[in-house]
Amino acid sequence: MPSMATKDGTRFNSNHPQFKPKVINGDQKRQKIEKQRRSLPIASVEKRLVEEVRKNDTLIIVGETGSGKTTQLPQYLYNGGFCHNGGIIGITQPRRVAAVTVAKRVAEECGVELGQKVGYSIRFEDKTSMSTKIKYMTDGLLLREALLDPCLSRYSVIVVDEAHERTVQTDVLLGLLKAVQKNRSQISNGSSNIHDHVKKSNNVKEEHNEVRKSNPFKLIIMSASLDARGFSEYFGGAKAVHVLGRQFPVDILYTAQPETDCLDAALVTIFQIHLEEGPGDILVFLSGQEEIESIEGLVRENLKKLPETNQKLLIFPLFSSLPSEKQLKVFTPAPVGFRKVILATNIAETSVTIPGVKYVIDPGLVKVRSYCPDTGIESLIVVKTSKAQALQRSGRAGREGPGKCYRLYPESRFEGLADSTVPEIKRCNLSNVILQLSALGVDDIIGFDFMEKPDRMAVIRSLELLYLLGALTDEKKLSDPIGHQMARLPLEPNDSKALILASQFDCLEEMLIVVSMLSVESIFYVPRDKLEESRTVIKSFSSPEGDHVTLVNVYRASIEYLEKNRTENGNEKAEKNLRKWCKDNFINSRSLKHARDIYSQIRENVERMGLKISSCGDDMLQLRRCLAASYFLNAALKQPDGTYRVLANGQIAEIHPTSVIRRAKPEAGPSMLCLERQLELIQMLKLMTGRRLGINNPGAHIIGFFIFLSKEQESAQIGGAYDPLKLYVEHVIMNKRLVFSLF
Ligand SMILES: Nc1ncnc2c1ncn2[C@@H]1O[C@H](COP(=O)(O)OP(=O)(O)OP(=O)(O)O)[C@@H](O)[C@H]1O
Repeated sequence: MPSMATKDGTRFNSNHPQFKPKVINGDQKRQKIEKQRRSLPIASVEKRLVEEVRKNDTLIIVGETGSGKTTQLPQYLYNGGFCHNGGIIGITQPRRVAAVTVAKRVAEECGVELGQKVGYSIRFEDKTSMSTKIKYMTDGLLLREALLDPCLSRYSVIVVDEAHERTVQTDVLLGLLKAVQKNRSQISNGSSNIHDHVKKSNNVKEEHNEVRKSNPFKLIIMSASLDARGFSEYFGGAKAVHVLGRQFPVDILYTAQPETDCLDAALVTIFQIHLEEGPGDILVFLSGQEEIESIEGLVRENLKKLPETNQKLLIFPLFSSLPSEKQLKVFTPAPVGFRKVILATNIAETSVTIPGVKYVIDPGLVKVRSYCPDTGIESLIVVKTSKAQALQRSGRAGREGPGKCYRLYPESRFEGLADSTVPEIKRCNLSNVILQLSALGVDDIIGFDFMEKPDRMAVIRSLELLYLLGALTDEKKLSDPIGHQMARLPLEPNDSKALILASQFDCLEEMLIVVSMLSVESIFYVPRDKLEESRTVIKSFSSPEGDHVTLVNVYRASIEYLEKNRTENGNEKAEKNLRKWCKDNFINSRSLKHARDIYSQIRENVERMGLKISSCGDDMLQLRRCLAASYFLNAALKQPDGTYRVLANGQIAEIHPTSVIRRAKPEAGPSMLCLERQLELIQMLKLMTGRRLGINNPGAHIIGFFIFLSKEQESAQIGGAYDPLKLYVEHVIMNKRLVFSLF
């Protein structure tokens, strides 16, 4: 908890008696929860809903935000006997934070320990046990489970919650669930042969098969803002039911005129609410970490200017790369007399209830993935939200009492918004999806029963990448072992390939570091007022071998520091000292901590797969070669005018200004043909470029990877008011395009 300063300057924290939250005993709490449950709109239709699920194998449920769908329906089904044969009720969420917090709430409502009857499972974190009957999970997690058990035989019911979000995982899952349902009903009728096949290939426990035989598979699609007709058509005319009514009203307020500066408008609104409105926490939707951190700073600055009595505002950031324990802090109530302001990305948009939130500020923007099949570049762009998203956001207020939502745009703009968001499958790189579907035995991706077909060119490009990475055979089947191994790793295909290669070339230890460091937002933190100083310090980690090796240096230095400190001072103090060390070295400690967590998680994965983990010490040649062999599509050729041309697509590229290679200004080195792996690389490039661009120069000097600068980024850079590496990460999702030298 942050500490607060009193007028006389004494510092005390929230443990001070004055700031203790009101304590209520267990019985009171249970009674309060029971009363609250009974008052939810969904409670009045409990019996009817259970009946509808009994009668229909697929059911679509649409109900207002906060009506009780996510927390109550699974409990109704449990009480209605849907787990009697040992089956589990699985509920998928598009986001981790929702899966975790809703599971906690439902465990509390059921009066059980989390992980027993009610649990959750998200990537790298499983809080379930043999006795779990109600299981919340991310949609991606259920997809992974389907790899091991294609009939999802443990489940008697699957609820796909927040289906309106149409994440790529949701769409794949919908297609898969449709097939699972068909197979399971054939099994119950004794007319499918998938049962034996699954049993043989996946060692599915006999008891699960029993469950599958005796339990029909129920599928429920749920949301507050669903195009029920579209879903019903996709599921062969499935029945849709509407749960009417909401618990508390939410007042929607619009601005009179469009806002030119949304950040400023959000800031003004935060203070307007804080100073003029009654008690209640504020939830602000922002587009990303950078925006959140910048507004966090501005709120702090402005708060200091207020009289002491008005300074009781606690700020909580909430974005996906924040460590889980920090994310969950948002859900603890503010001490009495204080107001919380939560600065969140759209991870707080659906399913979550943040206790205390009464006011929502919605600038109406969201950052989404966008993919260009021609260049193969996937980027993050900021776009207007859809009506469905605006509805979800306002739904975060009014969960414990009446609320208010401040939309920072005029009502006329709301009317013009698209009803729903373009499905992610239409605007993302599909390699991972294809890999997962191939692992499930779906070879004909174009013919797969998607609710909406992805762009044909995007499918072809992704197939091409997987083929070139050696994950697919000529018959478009997963290759053995590479393709199967890649499908088991919860990473982008290039990263998975880099790890697999690194295990063969004795540098997996370092590749684990590279992949983890690339998975987080900018590692370096360059304050505007300390530009020169930070550059000098950061330079001490730089390697002429490139940015990837530089990241290895940072990671190794931090671990060395931490371990030395741990021996001397114990774990807690060592972690604290490490944060100071990060600050002194202009390293973003949040990002580094996140990278360490990812490192441990991926390490566990590769260990389980039996990959050999060894270190190459200080000789990074093999590491660079393995990177080249996995990222060869990013290879570019230096042009006589000094620019670079990406061989795979002819795009003109530039080395990012923060790259160590840019500073080292490498010249083209000797031919690479003498090296075995690099010969392979040249062959691959020839295959690509010879075909597409007519380049066929065996003596080509190839420099590793490039960070692409778009025109806007270049001009922003001339303005000089940003950390280019950060900007790059924000704008180009493929944060793998750091540069390394092959020479
Ligand atoms: N963690 C929590 N703490 C306090 N109250 C909660 C919590 N989670 C849920 N609730 C209460 O239960 C109500 C129903 O929540 P639930 O998530 O089931 O609604 P929903 O219909 O699924 O909404 P949405 O469509 O927004 O996800 C909330 O409005 C809130 O009053």
